Amino acid sequence: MAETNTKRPIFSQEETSYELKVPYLKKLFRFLLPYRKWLFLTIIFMFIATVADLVSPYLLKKAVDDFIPKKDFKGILAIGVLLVLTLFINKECSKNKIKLANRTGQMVLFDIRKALFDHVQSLSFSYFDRNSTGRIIVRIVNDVNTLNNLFTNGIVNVITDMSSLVLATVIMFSIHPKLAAVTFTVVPLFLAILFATRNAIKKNWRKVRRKIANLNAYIHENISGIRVIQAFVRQKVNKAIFKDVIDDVFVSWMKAIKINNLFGPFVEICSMIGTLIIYWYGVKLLKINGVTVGTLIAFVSYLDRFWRPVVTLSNFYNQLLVASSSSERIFEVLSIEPEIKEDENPVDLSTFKDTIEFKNVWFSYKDENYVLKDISFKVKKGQMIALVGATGSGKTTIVNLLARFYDPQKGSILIDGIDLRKISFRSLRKLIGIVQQEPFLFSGTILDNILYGRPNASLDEAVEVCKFLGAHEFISQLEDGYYTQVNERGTRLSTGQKQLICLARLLLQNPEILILDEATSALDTQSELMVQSALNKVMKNRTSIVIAHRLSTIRDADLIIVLDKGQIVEMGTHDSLVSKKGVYYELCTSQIRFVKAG
Ligand SMILES: Nc1ncnc2c1ncn2[C@@H]1O[C@H](COP(=O)(O)OP(=O)(O)OP(=O)(O)O)[C@@H](O)[C@H]1O
Repeated sequence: MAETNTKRPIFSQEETSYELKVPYLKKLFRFLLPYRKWLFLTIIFMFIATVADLVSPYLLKKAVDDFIPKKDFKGILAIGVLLVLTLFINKECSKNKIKLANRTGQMVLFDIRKALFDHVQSLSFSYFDRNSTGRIIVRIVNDVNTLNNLFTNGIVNVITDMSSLVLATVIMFSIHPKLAAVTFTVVPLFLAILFATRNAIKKNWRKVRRKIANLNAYIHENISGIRVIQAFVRQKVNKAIFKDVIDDVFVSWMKAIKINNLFGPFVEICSMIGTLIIYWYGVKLLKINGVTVGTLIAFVSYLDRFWRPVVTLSNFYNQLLVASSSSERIFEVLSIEPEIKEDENPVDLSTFKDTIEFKNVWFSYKDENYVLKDISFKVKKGQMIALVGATGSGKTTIVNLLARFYDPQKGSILIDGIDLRKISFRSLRKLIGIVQQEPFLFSGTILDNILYGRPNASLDEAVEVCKFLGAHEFISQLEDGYYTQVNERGTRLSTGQKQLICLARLLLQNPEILILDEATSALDTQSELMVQSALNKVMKNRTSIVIAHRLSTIRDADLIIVLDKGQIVEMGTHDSLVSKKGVYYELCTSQIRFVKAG
């Protein structure tokens, strides 16, 4: 958790482990399998580039030891040509290696992101109840992005560096084992310091990532809650908090960089000591034990090719740590099974013929805290049923169960005698249409939104539906009519207008059963009248289950179900319930009192 700050509100933070988790990395690398041919080709290019790079010091040695003393110009020229050729091969192969590695890396990221998105789309509502939008977006965008470095250059570079390091060592030992052994006496010192500093480096980068996670969470919260923030005039306070949060990132970043940057010079010092040893010991051995000036020059070059990769190799460990924690979170999502599953042999229900029945239904969102207790009722085809009750009494939960967003723990819900769990998702979604309290429009044109459930329908059909609902007039008055762009929240339109577009979308799909979840409660009186009149048209000749905040709209319902703390306490028509003078009567009178007082 982040350090507590008295000024700072608590905002969602993620605990992340930064241990190297090999099983997750293994799973991650499995995404590389489809691209093994490309990877293989990349490694071939890399290998040729490395060998070409390692040949040049040897050529120099040959020139210095053999051709220059003998003034063999032909030999010198041949070496020159070979040097140019190795340089050319090295550059060309490196270029292709980078191109292929980037392509492979991007394809892998594409696959991971696609797998995540597809999986998240298939998850049940309970997953979205437990996880905030921000958290889910971070999985699909940020966690996958952090793998970018590893897949586009990390893996290939590490193979390049390892082979350069190993080959340089082998060549040095094969040219002059004694000189090589003395040169590498500095390696144990390097390893000792590497292990001593590794934990400090790791700890500091872990801190940076935690601070960045906090920053992401705070930005997300501020953008999602912008309306509340502005309503409470919190901008100034939030700006100050934000400054603290970015300060934290800045300070922790600078500290981590400072420690990290010590590593480079330290490797240089080791490399320099190695070079000094070559000169000191090599000059001593000059002309004896086969050490020549050319050998010394080649040794210095090979030593450089040994130390250069060391820095990138140590960074690779950091990359692996980050990838390991990201992959842990990615696979955690991928391993979640959707709670609502389609039956293996689902029944296709093409039409709704007779009844919807709730039979002794018990439901809890979590553990044994039942929010619906022993709910039983029947809805006949063509009827309008209303659910009423105090806030939290379980009205929305009932319609969520009917739409099969959740499954009940006990009891069953039947449509024409068939258990909801047996009905295919496709036919159920076709049969039932839902109008939510908060209308939701996708980015695109108004027409795209209307055709959302039936993309093959024509503009004429959309216009006909809109005319029927009374939405055509305002749509055609917009700058681009049906082709007007709306964004995700449809901010260019009023809530009532958005609700009408959602109704048009629903009507085009022509569901037989309608669920209206307080569809007019977010509207002002004028818009409410407009939407209510459209709703009445949509409800005609359909079976509907209505949750209404204004009881006057459900007076004509065939059955009113009154809920209290998850139980049905009364059931009947408006008149019968009013004459009973029970809970419903109380609700009606309190609303009348409220309206009069208003
Ligand atoms: N996703 C959820 N996870 C956990 N508990 C939930 C969830 N949704 C609702 N609840 C709880 O279930 C109970 C019933 O909620 P529900 O939304 O069905 O009531 P409601 O009658 O529709 O209320 P309102 O009129 O305020 O919309 C409440 O106690 C609520 O806190």
